[in-house]
Amino acid sequence: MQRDLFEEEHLLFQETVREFMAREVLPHHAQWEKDGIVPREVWKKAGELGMFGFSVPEEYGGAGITDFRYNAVIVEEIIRTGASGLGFSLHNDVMAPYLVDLTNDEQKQRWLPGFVSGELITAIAMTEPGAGSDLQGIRTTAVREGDHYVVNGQKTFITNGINADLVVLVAKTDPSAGARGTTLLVVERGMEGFGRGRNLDKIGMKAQDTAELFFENVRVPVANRLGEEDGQGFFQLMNNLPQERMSIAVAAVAAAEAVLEQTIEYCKTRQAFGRTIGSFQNTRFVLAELATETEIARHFVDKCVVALNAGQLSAVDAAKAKWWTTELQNKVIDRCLQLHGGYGYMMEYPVAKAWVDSRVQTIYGGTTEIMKEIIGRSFGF
Ligand SMILES: Cc1cc2nc3c(=O)[nH]c(=O)nc-3n(C[C@H](O)[C@H](O)[C@H](O)COP(=O)(O)OP(=O)(O)OC[C@H]3O[C@@H](n4cnc5c(N)ncnc54)[C@H](O)[C@@H]3O)c2cc1C
Repeated sequence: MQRDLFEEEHLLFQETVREFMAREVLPHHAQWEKDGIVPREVWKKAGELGMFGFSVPEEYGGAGITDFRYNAVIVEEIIRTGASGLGFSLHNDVMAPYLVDLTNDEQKQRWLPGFVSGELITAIAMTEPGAGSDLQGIRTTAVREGDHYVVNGQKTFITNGINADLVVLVAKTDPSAGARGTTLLVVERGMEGFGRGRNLDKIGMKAQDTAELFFENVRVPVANRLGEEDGQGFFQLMNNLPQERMSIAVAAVAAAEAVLEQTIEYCKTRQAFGRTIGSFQNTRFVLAELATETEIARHFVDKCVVALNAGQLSAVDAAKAKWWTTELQNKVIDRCLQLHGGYGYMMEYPVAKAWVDSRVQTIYGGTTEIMKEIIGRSFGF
């Protein structure tokens, strides 16, 4: 079926991103997987092509366009090629709203030009060793001392954790006030007491730096606080989660489509019992089911992207899109791996890499179970 989400300018941009991936990323990605990290120069090259910060106002170097379809183009082109090391979607889809919507003019001046050029790489540090789904249970504290906060605590599983220059840190400024005592602070590379732990050894997304972060008496200027210390930090986080979830859902559908396409080609050529495996009814039925479900997912996700652009995407619909598409992605890729037989278990086949890379999709950005909680609560029980 015809897809009508993108207009001509998005398709032109898609070409640019495709060329960038072919030229600057794909020839090197296997090496980056061995290194466990993507070099910073790639970020700068992407920045030169205008791949970061569409919503950043023009006076700070951005395009001044609030249109998530550009973000979707980047997410889709990256995932289709299996280049799971690029933490661009975290920077563009998750971080931009914090740095554009919650900053004052002085902060915009300091951070946004580097954000757009790719010279300042960003991360968000919510999760701690003892608190992930239950974000209200975080223990990192920020105690006000004059014009600074003194930050102590530990974060884990932080995407772009090694490369990041700016980390939006979720901390408790008033531990007795529950969700209302949460504040967002920007911690910068080089601040005394800010340390990085291990670049974590994951089962997939090997080229992406996912790290532990440590904060020991880090003195963060009050000038680095996002918004006021008015207990809104937790709600600012919640406001931005639907866009993060759409980014994950967009990736999920694109990954399922790409692997399906590859698998259909594989089934046309692989022979067993003197026939192509695509000639078995089981193969055709499995592929028919997966293609149907993926197309249904595509329609729902595109509809949610339109709603997001119009400022009308509810947290509940974002949660529906996130859990359903990511569970589907895992199912599609798992079934496609099966159709590859033993070759599907070999890392040289894209389906094998897609299988390990996709597993986390139902976990980060809020687990499937938490998404169902959000949806379930909307019934008013
Ligand atoms: C590769 C990767 C990248 C990540 N990037 C980031 C990042 O950039 N920044 C960041 O802050 N975090 C990041 N995370 C952390 C991620 O968001 C958390 O792992 C996730 O939210 C789950 O939290 P948890 O790991 O503490 O699991 P837990 O919260 O301990 O959950 C364990 C299990 O219990 C279930 N569970 C928990 N509560 C309930 C409930 N109320 N009802 C039913 N079931 C429940 C969960 O669904 C899950 O199945 C990343 C994680 C990974 C793996």
